Amino acid sequence: MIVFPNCKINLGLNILQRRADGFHDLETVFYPLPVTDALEVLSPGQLQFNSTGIPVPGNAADNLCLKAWHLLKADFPELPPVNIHLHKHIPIGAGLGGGSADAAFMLQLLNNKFRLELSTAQLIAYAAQLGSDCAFFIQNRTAYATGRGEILEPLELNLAAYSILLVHPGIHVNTGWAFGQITPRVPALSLRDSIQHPLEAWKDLIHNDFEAPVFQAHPILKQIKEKMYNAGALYATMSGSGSAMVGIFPKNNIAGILWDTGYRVFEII
Ligand SMILES: C[C@](O)(CO)[C@H](O)COP(=O)(O)OP(=O)(O)OC[C@H]1O[C@@H](n2ccc(N)nc2=O)[C@H](O)[C@@H]1O
Ligand SMILES: Nc1ncnc2c1ncn2[C@@H]1O[C@H](COP(=O)(O)OP(=O)(O)OP(=O)(O)O)[C@@H](O)[C@H]1O
Repeated sequence: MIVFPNCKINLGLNILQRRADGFHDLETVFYPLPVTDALEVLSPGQLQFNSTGIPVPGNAADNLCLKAWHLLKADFPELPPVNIHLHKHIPIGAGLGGGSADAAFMLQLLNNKFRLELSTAQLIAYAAQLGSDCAFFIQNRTAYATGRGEILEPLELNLAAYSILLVHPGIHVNTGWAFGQITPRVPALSLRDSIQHPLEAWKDLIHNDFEAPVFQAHPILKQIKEKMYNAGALYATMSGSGSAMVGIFPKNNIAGILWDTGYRVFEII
């Protein structure tokens, strides 16, 4: 069985308060985009994991795909060992939630393949144990998120009338470090309200709290954002804790921007 975990972008990200458990309450809008990994699971087999494409940092044993299998195995002893192959295409440490998507798709794949009969709510609860971003990928539809990012309300927002540009300059931002740079604060205008304004107004209304510290550490990211606005973007932002930058342009109006050849650039037109 093969599935194609996709990435997400954050439209707005307000870090509201630090919690007793060390995490932060936040509000954000998750929007899914069709830049994908490929995840194949074969059985029967020995429990095995290998990956191709972009190298994943860390030990294979810590890969979120394996963690998803172990999480379900603890509650479903009959779950057989599987042979997992991940082809990594979504940039890593980019704020695109690629690892979280792999984990959530793995849970769903195992649920379907082995008929575990888990409900959506149960899958969301398992996903939230694997990462704050993971729960979103179970339903994988545009949502206003609160809590750690796992409390999701569906949001009617469709950007199909625009073209979206993703630029990843290859900088890996550690999410835990990024949260540590923030002084949390509740904004005067909730993202729940500001996201309802026309996209043309977002530039002045919708912010990502991670931009200030991450731009300070990596000034090139601010330049990418300015370059997007100079090229006609209606809205430009960093996604999550970075370093992927997002530009939303009038339909079919992305072409002609020149980027460093080392950057990875995705156009969703
Ligand atoms: C920045 C975002 O991508 C925005 O969508 C997410 O909040 C990050 O979600 P994620 O990568 O799934 O993060 P996790 O793997 O759960 O946590 C990584 C680290 O980020 C910090 N963290 C994460 C989420 C959160 N709401 N508060 C936090 O303080 C914690 O230090 C945690 O140890
Ligand atoms: N399948 C996986 N794909 C990518 N990273 C993984 C995976 N499994 C574990 N990881 C670990 O997670 C770290 C970052 O993952 P990910 O790509 O989801 O971060 P991100 O792009 O910053 O996303 P987020 O928005 O969730 O912070 C990597 O450094 C890696 O060590």
